Amino acid sequence: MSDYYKTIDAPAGAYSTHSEISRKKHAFRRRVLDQAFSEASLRSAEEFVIKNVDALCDVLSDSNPWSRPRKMDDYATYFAYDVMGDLVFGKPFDCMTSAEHRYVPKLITASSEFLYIIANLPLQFIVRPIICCEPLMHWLGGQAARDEFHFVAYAAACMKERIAKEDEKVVRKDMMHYILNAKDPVTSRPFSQRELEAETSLLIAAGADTTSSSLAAGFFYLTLPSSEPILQYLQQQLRKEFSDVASITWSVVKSHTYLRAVVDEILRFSPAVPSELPRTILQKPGLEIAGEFIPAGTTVGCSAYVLHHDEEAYPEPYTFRPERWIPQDAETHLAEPTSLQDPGQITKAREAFCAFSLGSRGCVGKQLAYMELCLVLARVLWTFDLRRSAEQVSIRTKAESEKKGLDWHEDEYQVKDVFLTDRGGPMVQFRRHQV
Ligand code: HEM
Repeated sequence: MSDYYKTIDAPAGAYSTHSEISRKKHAFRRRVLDQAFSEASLRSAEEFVIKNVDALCDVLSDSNPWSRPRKMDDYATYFAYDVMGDLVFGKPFDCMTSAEHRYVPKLITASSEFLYIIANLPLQFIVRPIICCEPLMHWLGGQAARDEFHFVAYAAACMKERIAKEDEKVVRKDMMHYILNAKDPVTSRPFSQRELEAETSLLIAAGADTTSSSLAAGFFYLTLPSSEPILQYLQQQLRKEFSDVASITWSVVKSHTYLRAVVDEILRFSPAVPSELPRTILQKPGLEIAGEFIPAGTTVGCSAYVLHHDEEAYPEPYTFRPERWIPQDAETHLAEPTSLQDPGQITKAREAFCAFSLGSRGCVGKQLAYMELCLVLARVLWTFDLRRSAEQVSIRTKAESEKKGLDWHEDEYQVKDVFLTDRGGPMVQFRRHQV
């Protein structure tokens, strides 16, 4: 882990699992989170994910046959944020139906952008003490710094409220239950107040922003004109396999070959954490990477976005093609089975896939993310017909991209890399499917 991580939680005043650089301390934190994301916890999380998917379906529909255009980056954000409220704090945020907490996801994006820039500045040891100083940063850092401190304060308030509930002996073991009851194996002390706050900020941001970015990208790719056969095929399969929406559960959809291929293709094309994850080489005198000797002390990293668009692993990388994840011998009933992959190509694709990163620092919420994405897509696509609205919004236009010298791919969901992503749209209309 590079010193970059020391900076990203500096305003919270303590490291979280994500920013803890010490291997030993991270291993302890990670064991605590692993409990919160165990198979049993995931099973009990499903009812809350489904409750929120149902709420999403309710807000997407309209009295008219076709709904008003829905701005899907917003709805995806409300959904993912509400799930995190239920799972982390045992408290519904109700963003889908009420505006009260809707400002918070915006603070997360602003804070992420602010810290992404700050943490990449040289002379971090000078920068870090400055960004911890709230009054100074209010004046020096402008709105972005104020948003960061606002978010830290919000997370602290959620945590305070949750601690009070722990005293009331709540029955359900939400994620905070494991964190509040953990004790450091060396010092036997529980998490400090600051550590609890840093962990809270992490869980809200890491859990909500990533899933919602992937979901919004999913609605973009599935409503591309060129994706019509993909959408049709997936909807036909889902409607054939499930006689009602209630029977669409995680235990069934988790092994749905085509749905999983669609989700993996969304995560490949538009990874929710697109940037390089900086790592400092500790091994002395250094390491050979891709045939080049890199000395110890150097910070290296490779962006998931770049790997996911490597033509060798993913031919035609700017084409949305779920079939690239399905082996030729799979039992699917695709119209064009020839577009399925040979096993060698699939191995290459899987090896290069790193949307959740890899190893001991890889995403602890990966299974939860797959559960959320599969259940939302399956239930929404089963319930509704959908189409792109004529009017679209996006974070940037073709002209703006060209002006900045950025590559432009017509069928790509536009995001801005802020370590997480900033994004806009797509605008989609929904109509309840009539049997
Ligand atoms: C599509 C959804 C998701 C994607 C693409 C994703 C991606 C990632 C990536 C790339 C990392 C490594 C970051 C780094 O090394 O700097 C990470 C870490 C992490 N993610 Fe996720 N994530 C997703 C969903 C979730 C969810 C739903 C949660 C639940 C709260 C979550 C919690 C975490 C945590 C706590 C870490 C830090 C783990 C550690 O350092 O040990 N993520 N995620």
